[in-house]
Amino acid sequence: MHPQRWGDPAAQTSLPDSARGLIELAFGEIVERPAAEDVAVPAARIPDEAVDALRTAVGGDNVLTDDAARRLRTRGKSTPDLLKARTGDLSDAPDVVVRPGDQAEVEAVLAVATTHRLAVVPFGGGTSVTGGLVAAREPFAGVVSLDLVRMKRLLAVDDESMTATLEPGLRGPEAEALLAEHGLTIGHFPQSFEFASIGGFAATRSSGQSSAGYGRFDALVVGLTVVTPSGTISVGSSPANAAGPDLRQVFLGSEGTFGVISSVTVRVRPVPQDKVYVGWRWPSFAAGAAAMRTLAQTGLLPTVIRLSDEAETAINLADPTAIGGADEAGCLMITGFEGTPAAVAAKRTAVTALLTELGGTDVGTDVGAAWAHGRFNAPYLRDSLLDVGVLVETLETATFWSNRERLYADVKSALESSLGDGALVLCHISHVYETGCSLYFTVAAKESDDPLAQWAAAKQAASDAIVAAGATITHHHAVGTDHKPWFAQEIGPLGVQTLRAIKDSLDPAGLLNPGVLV
Ligand SMILES: Cc1cc2nc3c(=O)[nH]c(=O)nc-3n(C[C@H](O)[C@H](O)[C@H](O)COP(=O)(O)OP(=O)(O)OC[C@H]3O[C@@H](n4cnc5c(N)ncnc54)[C@H](O)[C@@H]3O)c2cc1C
Repeated sequence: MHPQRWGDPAAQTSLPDSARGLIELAFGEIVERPAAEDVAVPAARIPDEAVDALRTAVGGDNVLTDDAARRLRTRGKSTPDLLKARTGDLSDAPDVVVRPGDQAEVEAVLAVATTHRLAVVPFGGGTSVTGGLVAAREPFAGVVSLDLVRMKRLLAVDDESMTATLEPGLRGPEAEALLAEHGLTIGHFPQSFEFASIGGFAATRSSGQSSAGYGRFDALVVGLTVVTPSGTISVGSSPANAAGPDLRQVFLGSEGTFGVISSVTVRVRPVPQDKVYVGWRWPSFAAGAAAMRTLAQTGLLPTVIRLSDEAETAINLADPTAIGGADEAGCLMITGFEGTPAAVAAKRTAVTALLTELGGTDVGTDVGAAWAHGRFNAPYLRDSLLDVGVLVETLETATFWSNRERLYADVKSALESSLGDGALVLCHISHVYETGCSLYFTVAAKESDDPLAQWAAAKQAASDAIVAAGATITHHHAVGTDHKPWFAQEIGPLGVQTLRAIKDSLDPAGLLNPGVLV
């Protein structure tokens, strides 16, 4: 991963000339904002004897203290993270990077952390967008980035029960490649799929682009092993049970604050033989959303379903009229069908009949294939836009269907008011349930002299609007440090007290991800 940008350094692109013209049209004269080349990593502050003990725990080669290693594990990949990295602010750098090779070594590292009072930040793919990798430094003797990158084994496959047990450091493509050798897939494809890890998916309760067909990641997890400072715990020994509260749910979404997830058992499916993606045009966002609700409530959800509002449709399609008449391009919906040829054909036929009856227009598989082809590319564009002084960031929420219109209007208006004239606020429905859906907003605005403060104000306004509308502060990006104040409002003082009590039991010295979640 590039230390100041998204993704593979070899895949970086500069902004095409055609896009520069559009940007000048939308935001005025282009101001180049190159990232700082020379970046100083603050001196490490950790006692030598603690580093020596970490070397004993995992081997000297797996304790990294060099600037490059520490820089690569500084924060995640939100726009504020990137803005800070671009200006050379590495004040949140960990003091040391430790790479355990198995569960026993994770246990040994936590024992050293307890003895030497070190804060420990579990590090998966480093793609957090909510400040989940920024630990409070005080009152600890040092900050350890616990990079799970060496824990990459497929531990077990049960092809009768259709489950697989994986180590946490496997990146999305690595896990899929190992499972594909058995003809299996998890079916979890978030936009960060190429870099995010199995442990990270579980720790953040991630949701992928095929969630309508395969389910959210937390819904796929049947078991977990978690190493905590108080001991190691395994949960999930049956497909379902009534044995008290479900402890899996305590660890899913715990964002490294209760323990380090050292293995994850997930439900798996056969690799789909057929994949078809189809575009649909709707006269309005409301009409498309109503159709999604009908599909969900009649049990006819495709594997992928997403709907852009009018503004996002116009921006994302080079020629919006390609999906409609010249006067009104409307809103683009993508539907995707994956499975056996027979299952794909049957579902597609039923969905086509229902969407046609509801007023949608099938605009064909080319639009759907174009979406599928570019589904992981947008984050690279964000860096190219930051290079020319355009602030781009996303946020997401979810609510019940009956509250969708209000939430959409309130968050859009909060963002527009905060960012001012000329800002673009785009939205799509990214995940759909029988009872409601998630809304995913993207903003683009000309950067002010202080883009960090500019975004902080917009994010505050949007988050306040989300809470005021009774929606959740996060549908899938998690809480981290960024969402903490609104999360506390969402679950109330007793909710916070309950989570604190669990943390005090599992991590009495508060070493794990201090400052994150609660
Ligand atoms: C461009 C982009 C697109 C994204 N798209 C999506 C999307 O479509 N859907 C979605 O859900 N999210 C998305 N995200 C957010 C992010 O990718 C997810 O939160 C992802 O699950 C994080 O995984 P990771 O391995 O990178 O975790 P990290 O960023 O390394 O860590 C995230 C949090 O989990 C903790 N953690 C990591 N591994 C473990 C472990 N083994 N045990 C305990 N705690 C652990 C960390 O300490 C941290 O608090 C996106 C992010 C970016 C930058």
